[in-house]
Amino acid sequence: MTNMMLPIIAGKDVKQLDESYIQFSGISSIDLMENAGRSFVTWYEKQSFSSRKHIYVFVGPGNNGGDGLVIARLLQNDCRSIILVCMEVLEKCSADFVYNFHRLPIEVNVIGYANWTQEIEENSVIIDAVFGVGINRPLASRYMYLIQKLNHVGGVKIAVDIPSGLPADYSKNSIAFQADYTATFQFPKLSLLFPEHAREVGELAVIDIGISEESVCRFSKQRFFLRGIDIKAYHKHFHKFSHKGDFGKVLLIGGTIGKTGAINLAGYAALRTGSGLVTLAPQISDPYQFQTIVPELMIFGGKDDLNLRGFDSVAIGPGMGIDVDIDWFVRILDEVDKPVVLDADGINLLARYPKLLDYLPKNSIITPHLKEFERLVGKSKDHLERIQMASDFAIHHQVIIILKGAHTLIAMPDGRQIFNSSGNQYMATAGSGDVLTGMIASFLGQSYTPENAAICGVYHHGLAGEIASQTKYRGMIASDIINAIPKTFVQLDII
Ligand SMILES: NC(=O)C1=CN([C@@H]2O[C@H](COP(=O)(O)OP(=O)(O)OC[C@H]3O[C@@H](n4cnc5c(N)ncnc54)[C@H](O)[C@@H]3O)[C@@H](O)[C@H]2O)[C@H](O)CC1
Ligand SMILES: [K+]
Repeated sequence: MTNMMLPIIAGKDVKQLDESYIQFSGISSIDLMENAGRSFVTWYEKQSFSSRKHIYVFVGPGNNGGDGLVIARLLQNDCRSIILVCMEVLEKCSADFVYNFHRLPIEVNVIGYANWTQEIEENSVIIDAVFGVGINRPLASRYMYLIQKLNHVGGVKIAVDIPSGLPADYSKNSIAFQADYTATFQFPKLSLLFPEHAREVGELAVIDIGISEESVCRFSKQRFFLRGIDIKAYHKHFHKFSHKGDFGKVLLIGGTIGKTGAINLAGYAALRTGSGLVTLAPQISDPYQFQTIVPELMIFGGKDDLNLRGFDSVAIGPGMGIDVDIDWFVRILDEVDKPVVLDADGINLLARYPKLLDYLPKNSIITPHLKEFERLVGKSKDHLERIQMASDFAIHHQVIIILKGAHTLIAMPDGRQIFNSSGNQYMATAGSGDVLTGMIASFLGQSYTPENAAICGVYHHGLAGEIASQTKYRGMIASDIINAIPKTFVQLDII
């Protein structure tokens, strides 16, 4: 199943990937570079800035620079002025660079870096093809100077494969090109997904350059990138004879005084994700004072004992508060005979009483944001260390960790790390996490495996955010995300 997701390959293995694909397909390395450049240009021509007249292409000595040469050649036409700045003399450049250098049309204005004194035109496009995944030592001062200069001029900035200066697999330790767009080849390099590189990466586009799935899949069994085309395979399909029971009974525990909105949002999201019956168990002394925004939600009165086994899935935490009776919490975990979803104060309680982890059913799903993660698992120096800690925790406790943020990480108990591609910055709004909890609980209740519930919940949640923000932009709120959930099923052709 996981083979269907795009693997994320380590930067150091890209050369081997190219070589193995070249051997497997019989394609030449020159043709592969041509494919990369052509795919970039196809993407470029669809962008709003593609009509800009002045294009500056900066090329380094390796194959990233070679890609830049192909791009300069293919972008050249009567309406554009292309200025190509070469960072090194030909003797220092790769063979494929040299080959493509000689193919440049005379209309491309080629300048050696030492002779480049012009100012960059306003409203131009700057294409960074200085270094790709082959960067292997600290930047020399001339490269530092160039990158600093480019970071301070205007124009649309595009990084080819990876912003120059960024290492492919770990956090930057020096200055790097600050792109508005990064067009990366075949699969996202790991470091493009790190929050500390947001300023350098800009908007990320993953561009297929034709390397076969078989070749790519041979190189990574651990890290994957989750996209819309993957999702259908993780879904269950319902038919006209399906009844309310098939869509599951969901119980959501949380919502203390002043924080009842959280549990309401989670419940509403579960209904919109397809749950048959959703019950809220608010943690207030008189649950009948509890107000719900949605008439389809049921409220547990609190007088009778909760029969936890009567539910197909249980989520604990949204708006719950942490002043709860620990014995009660232990009893809940103990009685539930299936994986639960734990969010917000459910996670904070685990962090405060780590012994509770012993009671957590295997394959439970824990959904921390960065702060909650830090409380539960510990501090990290950067995102690479953080994702490793998430995996270690998931393996050790046999749980699924969903580390929320841009490119949410799903750390599986078998060590796989899945990075999400859907979502945007407008989702950083109150209640967004409660919506995710409700969605995952809903899929679990519909008898999805915990793994599939996590995958579908995370992807649909991000997509719902994208859809809602098309009309709400910065003003998007969590309820807008919920209202967009049904459209995610339409868009992904899931019935
Ligand atoms: N499968 C693919 O994704 C394809 C990718 N392509 C492109 O190739 C680059 C990787 O090319 P490579 O030649 O291995 O590396 P670079 O171009 O990044 O740079 C290597 C070059 O630079 C020198 N160097 C490294 N670090 C420094 C430094 N700090 N200062 C100065 N010089 C440095 C090094 O010695 C080499 O000379 C990949 O990113 C894609 O853009 C292929 O075109 C198609 C297949
Ligand atoms: K680059």
